[in-house]
Amino acid sequence: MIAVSELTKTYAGASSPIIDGLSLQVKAGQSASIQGASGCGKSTLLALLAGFEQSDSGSINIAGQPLQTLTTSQADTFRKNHLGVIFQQFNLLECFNVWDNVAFTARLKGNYDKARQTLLLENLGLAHHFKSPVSRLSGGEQQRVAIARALNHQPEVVLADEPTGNLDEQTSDSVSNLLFAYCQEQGASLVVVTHSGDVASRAQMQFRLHLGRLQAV
Ligand SMILES: Nc1ncnc2c1ncn2[C@@H]1O[C@H](COP(=O)(O)OP(=O)(O)OP(=O)(O)O)[C@@H](O)[C@H]1O
Repeated sequence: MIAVSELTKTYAGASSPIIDGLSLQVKAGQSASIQGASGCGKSTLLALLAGFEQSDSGSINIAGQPLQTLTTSQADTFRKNHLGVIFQQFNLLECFNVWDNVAFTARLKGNYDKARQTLLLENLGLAHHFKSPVSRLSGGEQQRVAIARALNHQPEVVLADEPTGNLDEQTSDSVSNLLFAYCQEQGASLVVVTHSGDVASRAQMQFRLHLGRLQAV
C-alpha cells in the first residue's frame, strides 16, 4: 500500500517545486502508471517514494510506515524489507555476476530461494546468463537483471522507472506481463514510470505528471 498526501519537493536553486501538492494512493495488488514530459519530475517522485530524496512537506506512507520518520540507515533497512526498485540506469553491482546481483537483496533480507530465483531468471530470458558478469551484458539484458533483482526478494511495493526503456517490443511485452503479474499475484503495489503508452495502459490507474501533480488519463 502506498499513500501519498500533499507532497511537495523543490530542488535547491530551483524557482518552483518539481512536485507540488501531489497525492496518490495505490492499494495492495493495484498498479499505477505515470507518464509525462521529460524533466517533469517522474524520477524525482519515485526517488521520494523510495526514500532516496526528502520532501519539503506532505506525507508518504509505504506498507504502513511513514517514510519521513526514518533515519538514513532505517530507510536502507526499510527498502530491503519492503521495496523493489527498478532504476532507470539499472544500478547493478558491476563486480558481481547476474546470479549474485539478483540474489543480493534476498540474501540480505533472508528469503533467498534458489529455485525461485532460477524460475525468475528463466522467465526473463536470462537462463544462459546466470554466471555472466553484468558488465558484459547488453542494455536490454541488464535491464532484465535489474527487474529480476527488484522482484526476487518478494517486495510489497515495486517502483519501476522506465522498466522497458531498453527492450524491443516483444521483450517489452513479456517483461511487462511478468511485472504486472507479479504484483497481482503477490498483492504488491506497483508504480511504473514509463514513456510507453502500451506499458502505461496495463496499469489499473493511469496518470500524467504535469506541473507537479498527477492528472488521471
Ligand atoms: N538532484 C537534483 N538536483 C537538482 N535538480 C534535479 C535533481 N534531480 C533532478 N533534477 C531536476 O529536476 C527535474 C526533474 O527531473 P526528473 O529526473 O525527475 O525528470 P523525469 O520526468 O524523470 O525526466 P525523464 O523523463 O527525462 O527521465 C529536471 O529539471 C532535473 O534537472
